[in-house]
Parts: sequence; structure tokens; C-alpha cells
Amino acid sequence: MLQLLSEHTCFGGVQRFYQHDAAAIGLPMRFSVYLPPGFASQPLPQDGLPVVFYLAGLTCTEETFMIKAGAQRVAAQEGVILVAPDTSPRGAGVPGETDSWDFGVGAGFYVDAVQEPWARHYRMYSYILELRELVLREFGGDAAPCGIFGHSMGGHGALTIALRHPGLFRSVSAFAPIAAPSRCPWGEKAFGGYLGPDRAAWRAHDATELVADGPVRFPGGILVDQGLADKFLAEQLNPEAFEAACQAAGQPLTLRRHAGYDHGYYFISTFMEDHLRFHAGQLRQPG
Ligand SMILES: N[C@@H](CCC(=O)N[C@@H](CS)C(=O)NCC(=O)O)C(=O)O
Repeated sequence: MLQLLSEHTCFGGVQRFYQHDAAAIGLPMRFSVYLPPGFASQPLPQDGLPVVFYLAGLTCTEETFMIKAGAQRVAAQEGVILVAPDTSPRGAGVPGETDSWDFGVGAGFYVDAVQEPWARHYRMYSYILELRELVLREFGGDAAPCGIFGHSMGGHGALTIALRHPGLFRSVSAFAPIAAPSRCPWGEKAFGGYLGPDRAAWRAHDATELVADGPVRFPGGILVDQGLADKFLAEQLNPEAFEAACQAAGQPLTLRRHAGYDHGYYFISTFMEDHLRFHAGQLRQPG
């Protein structure tokens, strides 16, 4: 059952925060929803508005995007619903889960852990799919088209989940994604800890490997923005590996490199409008 935690009128629509019992996680989870002004007048459930999911990065919560990204104004104009989940289970009680900022709490990496002691609750991959179903049931209508985007760890999550489920998500974009997690320190730590030492199992959660391994899933293109003053760019993000894989596979990609921009929400908010219009345009097309 959905518990409404707070509600705020915003650009003529409504910003809400919810808690619910997440089956995939086995714990209560929080998420945020922005419902644009057109929401109330939609004839549910047949003709739901497009829904765009945003997956946040390391250390973030369900609040970060809604507070910092400046997305609601354009979502109101475009008539899209925005949804942002938390970035990990909270209160799982796994020993050491708060010891580091890039693994454990705030760092679920959008995978289902198979390694103990994480496997019981750290199942953010399945949770995102569960949340999509819940949101469509509650707000979207069964036929609502969905898009997904995210930042850094969440950019990795958005790309990998969309590439694995192109039938569920019709548009995908990312800000400064961890684009090849199997070959960077953040990804090696997270995948090693959650998925174990067998690197073959990592491929299914690595955007660069998924593009290389499969057919073209998004013929309408993928949009990625990357700041060139991002302190994590050289060691962690590897957009050039993703770009090369897309080129080799024939997957259309618009990778924009922006001089001067860093890794944070000043960068994200600058290009947020472009991403929302990209998703709205793709989700409005008959599909
Ligand atoms: N704690 C890290 C930074 C973590 C970080 O940059 N997190 C990004 C996502 S990977 C973020 O969005 N942080 C929240 C914010 O900027 O509000 C550090 O000290 O370098």
C-alpha cells in the first residue's frame, strides 16, 4: 500500500513523496513523483500520461533529483510524470553497509545482489521494475509509455535497465553515466561485492557490454551528456568506451561533451530541459 508522506503544489501540478512496502527489497522504500497539471484531467487507466523514471547517483535519495535538477517546469509543460526512487535499501542492517559512500547504503548500483550478506535486500534492479509496475497501476494507466534516465551510478542503471528491457522503456538518456562499470574502480567494487568475482555475470549490467552483445534496441537514439570538468571522468565514467560500442553496433548515440561542467547538479540542471524534451518527443510517437 502507498503511504503519502508529503505533497506540494509545483508549477500547477503536484510534487509528492511516498513510502511503500517493496516486495523486491523486503523493506519499506521511498520514492518521489511529480504529476503535471494535465494529470487530473486524464481519463485513467486507458490513456495515461508518459512516465519518465530518473535514477540518481551515489549518496543520493528520492529527494535529490526533485530538489536539485529543476525538472518540474518542463515536465509541467510537456505533460510527463516524473518518478525518482531512492538509491538503495535503507535499514537492511547489513554489517558495514554505511562504511563507504560508494557501496552499500546510497549505492545499490541497480543490480540484484547474489553475494551474502547483500542478497536478501540489495535488489535495486528488480525494484525498479517493480516500481514501474506500481507507478503505472497508480498513476499511469496500463498503456502509458515509459522512459528512463539517470546520473552517474543512475546513468548506468538507466542505460542497463533500458537496454535489457526495451519493451518496457521506450526512451533512454543519461548524465555522466558510469558507462563501462566492469572496467572502473566504482563498478569493480560494486559488482565484485554484489555479484561476486565471476566477471561473466557482470556483462548483463554493463551498458557498454550490453550494446556490444545485442541488437540495436533504440533506433531513435540514446542521449548522453558529459561535463569535461567532471573529476570522475578519467577514472570512472568511460563514455568513450560506450561511444565505441554504439558505433560498432550501429546503435545511434548523441554524446555531447560540455567544456567547463563538473559532475554535479549545476551541470545536470543546465541540460535537464533537453533531456525531458528528448523523452517527451520519443514517448509521444506512436509505439
Ligand atoms: N561523496 C563523493 C561525491 C558523491 C557524488 O558526487 N555523488 C553524486 C552522484 S555520483 C551526486 O549526485 N551527489 C549528490 C549531489 O550532488 O547533490 C565525494 O566526496 O567525492
